[in-house]
Amino acid sequence: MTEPIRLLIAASGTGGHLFPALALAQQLPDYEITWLGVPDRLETTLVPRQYPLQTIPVEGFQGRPSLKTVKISWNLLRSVFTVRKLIKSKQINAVATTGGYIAAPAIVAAKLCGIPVIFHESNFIPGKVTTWLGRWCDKVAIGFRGTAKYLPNCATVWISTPVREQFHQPQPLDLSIPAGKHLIVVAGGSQGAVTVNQKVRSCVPAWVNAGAFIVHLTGKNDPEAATFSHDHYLSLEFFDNMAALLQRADLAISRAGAGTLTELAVTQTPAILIPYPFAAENHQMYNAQVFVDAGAALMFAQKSLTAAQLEQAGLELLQSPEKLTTMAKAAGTLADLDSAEQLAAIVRASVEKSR
Ligand SMILES: CC(=O)N[C@H]1[C@@H](OP(=O)(O)OP(=O)(O)OC[C@H]2O[C@@H](n3ccc(=O)[nH]c3=O)[C@H](O)[C@@H]2O)O[C@H](CO)[C@@H](O)[C@@H]1O
Repeated sequence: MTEPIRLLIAASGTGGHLFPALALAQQLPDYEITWLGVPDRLETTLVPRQYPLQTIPVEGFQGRPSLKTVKISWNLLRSVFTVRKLIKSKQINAVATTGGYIAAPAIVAAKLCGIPVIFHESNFIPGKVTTWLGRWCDKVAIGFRGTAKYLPNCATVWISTPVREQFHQPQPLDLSIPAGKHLIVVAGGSQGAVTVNQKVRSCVPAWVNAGAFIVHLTGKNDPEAATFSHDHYLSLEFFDNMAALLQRADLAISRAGAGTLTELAVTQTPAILIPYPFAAENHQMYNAQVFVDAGAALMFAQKSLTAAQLEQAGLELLQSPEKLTTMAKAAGTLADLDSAEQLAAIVRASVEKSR
């Protein structure tokens, strides 16, 4: 019997990092996958049981150098050796990562062990780890076509960003939204966006008066979410079947995380984007700009956006079906539905080459 190929997937923290990695894993059913994550992050609930989860205590550098920086550096260094031991003991053949700080020890350990590493960078402006360590990876697959110019020494290839399998088929939406009514979906990324939520709640009466239904994904950290209710308005902390929701939506009000943006492109959903202003290197603004340049979205900066402006922008779009159709078509040009298959093919090719 031939030995199975063993892949270590290093993906941690947010839906934006985990869902593309899960989509990759789904494309490799014949591989034996081990997941590398962090003890207290989303992977502990999102990564299904069939992938054993190994955790290491890494975290990112924040703010000015301090005593904490020393502790973080020490943990990172120790993690390299922990991951190296894991690779050896589990006889891992390759590492795939979707970036973030978990990627650093995974890449270094893989190089020390002489096995291939495949990186997927979903943001337009690559993260620090991609910029520093991408050149050590066998391939850096990118989510936005324009990202290659920021990674001149890396073997980049554009594949868009993998989305969950449900996005490949029309999905029934298990919420009572009447046919023929406009649906606005509000999404603040995998954690929700309290500031966006507050503005949206003030717009709800006007949008509902204009005939729309609203599904508002608030995240778990919004203390006011439970206190607001309105006809034709449904508020949920988190919704699993994002594919069904976005396939049905006529308009999204959203942060500009790479994961959600790709899903908006795949489902051809026009959007009003409000980038998270504190994202590293302001990367959500750059992600959003690609959608604005393509004519797929409007963008507003959170700092200057008033609830009245947001209300008006929503109303204008609801009342311009041709504009919504043009934006939807433009969104469709920005993603590739085969992204997960392409990433899996890259992993398979790198493993083959290394044997
Ligand atoms: C605050 C922050 O820095 N966020 C970053 C984080 O993404 P973050 O996870 O915040 O946001 P993304 O938009 O990338 O991904 C969110 C994911 O969660 C899913 N979802 C969300 C709500 C819900 O109710 N149900 C559900 O399934 C979405 O469908 C999507 O797949 O990593 C992304 C990829 O590196 C970056 O682009 C984002 O900037």
